[in-house]
Amino acid sequence: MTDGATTTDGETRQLLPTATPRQTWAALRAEFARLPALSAAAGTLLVAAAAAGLVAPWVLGRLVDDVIAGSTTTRVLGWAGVIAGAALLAGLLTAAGAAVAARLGETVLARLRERVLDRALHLPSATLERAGTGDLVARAGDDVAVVTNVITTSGPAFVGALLSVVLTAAGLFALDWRLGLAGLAAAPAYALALRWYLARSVPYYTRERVATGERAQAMADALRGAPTVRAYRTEDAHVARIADRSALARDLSLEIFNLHTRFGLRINRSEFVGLAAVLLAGFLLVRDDLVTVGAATTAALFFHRLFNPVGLLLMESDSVLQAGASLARLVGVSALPTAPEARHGSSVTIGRGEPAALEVIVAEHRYDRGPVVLRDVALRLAPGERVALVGASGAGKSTLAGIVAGILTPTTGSVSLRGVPLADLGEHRVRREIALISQEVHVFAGSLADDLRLADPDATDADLAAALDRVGATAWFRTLPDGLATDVGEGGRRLTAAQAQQLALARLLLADPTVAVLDEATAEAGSAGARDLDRAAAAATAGRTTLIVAHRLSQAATADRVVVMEHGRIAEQGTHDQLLAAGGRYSRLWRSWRTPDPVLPGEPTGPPRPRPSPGEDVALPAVTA
Ligand SMILES: Nc1ncnc2c1ncn2[C@@H]1O[C@H](COP(=O)(O)OP(=O)(O)OP(=O)(O)O)[C@@H](O)[C@H]1O
Repeated sequence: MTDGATTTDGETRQLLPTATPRQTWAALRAEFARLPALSAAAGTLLVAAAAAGLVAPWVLGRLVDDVIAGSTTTRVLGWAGVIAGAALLAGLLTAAGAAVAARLGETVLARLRERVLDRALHLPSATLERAGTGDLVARAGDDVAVVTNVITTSGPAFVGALLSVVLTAAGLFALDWRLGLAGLAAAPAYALALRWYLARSVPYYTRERVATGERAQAMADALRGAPTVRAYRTEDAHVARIADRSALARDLSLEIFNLHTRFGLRINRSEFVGLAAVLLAGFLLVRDDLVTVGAATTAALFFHRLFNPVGLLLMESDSVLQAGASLARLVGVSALPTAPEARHGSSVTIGRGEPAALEVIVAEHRYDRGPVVLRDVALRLAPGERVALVGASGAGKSTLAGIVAGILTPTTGSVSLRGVPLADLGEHRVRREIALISQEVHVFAGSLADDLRLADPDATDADLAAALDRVGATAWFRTLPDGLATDVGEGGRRLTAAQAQQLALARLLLADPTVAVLDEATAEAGSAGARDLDRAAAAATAGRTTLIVAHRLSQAATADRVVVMEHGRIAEQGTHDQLLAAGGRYSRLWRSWRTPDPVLPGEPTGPPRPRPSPGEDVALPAVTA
């Protein structure tokens, strides 16, 4: 039950699962069953509203028969009163039914949304890594929006219309089965009209969504980059681009309007076919004395009553189908199992504060069905040892760091902490014991204190301040207007990349993991910021078994051991001094990084200066600013 998506390079990636129609229905039924009173109330009101709508045509038929039989004015007025009463009742029941159904739908959707979010946040890291966050964000955002839209706008009316059609068709057959069959003559015409419409509407809507998305993107681009737009005087070009995208979106909207009109004509044609068939059948049946004129009148009115609900069902069919598809994607995530817990984790103690050995053996690792990116890697980090990973961009450093952190599972191989495979520790314990600081640090919207307490909810304000001080954040954090209560992240104070990195290191201190994996590449090598961050990282990882992806070689020079990676393998390893003395890859990397002033780290002779090395086949690792 997984679906695939074709990436730009033509490769098919396994995304998150999508539920089958049967599973989707089962999940919906289970949700409705959890709200028995609301479900029963919505069902009863909607059925009663549809049934009340049948009263007027039926009474009109009786009226016709009574008039033919020479009825009194009082009787006719009595029937008129019944019609008025039934219409009022139908209106009230419809309004109440729609309100209760919308409430039911909203409640079910809210529960589903919560479960999707819960499952998404508890997904095993490997699944999340494989699926990518884009798919999850699309499901939690776009899919929820599509379903919400249908549930709050057309959903109750759609269900009401469906019930009306079923009850009216039953009423038609109850009058006389031949009248019922005559009404069914319209069905093929309706089916053809619907097929015609769906074949065209879905591609149109897809194109419209793309076009409106591009228009929004063009506007957002221009507004976000307003200073640059002005600096280069490209206002006209941007306005022209937005106008171009708007024109495309407008043309598509007009075409969709046109499509609806043409669909409406086809629906009218089907209505004509059905009504003509019912009238003809009624005429023949009355002529042969098989039904009364009143019954034939009721049949024609019943069929006429179908126009609106059938039209609504057909017109809304595409959005309901789309909502069904979105619902299946939501149910797919909500039905995912949570992260596997320890198999025999209880026998493993979490020795917080106690350095532990970590061993990784990767015979082979590849992403999905891609090429091998790691091969024959065997690495043991001794308790408390600080190991730096060095190598050219694409050598496999981040992949190995992800495997060590338990975010990625090696295709063939294993990772164990204190001799216990990570798989046996369980996701939750792995996360408590091994912390990863990746290249993209996320600052959550909220107060600085909340952001830090993600790592340790029980930390006091003094603990938080101490952690920030230890990673060298004192200078900026002490000047914040509201101190730890200052809002940061989206909508709050924006932190620089280096400050966000310090925040991540402070979180690491508070989380107090046994093993720290650092894959940060924030500051430009040689800058004062880089030295501050190196010091902060050293403080945060002191006493922990640490693997650090050394985007700046100053990080490697202070490590206990340096491991040089090349094309997915370990090319050489040793201490900084040993590797320099060996004169291999590391020493060439180091020389090219330090040239023209190869001063050893720690010496107060100025910051190391990175320098491109023409002719050298060892590229410096990429630095993300
Ligand atoms: N999520 C992914 N899906 C597919 N291939 C990937 C993925 N992440 C990395 N790779 C590939 O794996 C190989 C190793 O990449 P990795 O990021 O581990 O190298 P790196 O040494 O950390 O490079 P950098 O210093 O640029 O971050 C590269 O060929 C890369 O294209």
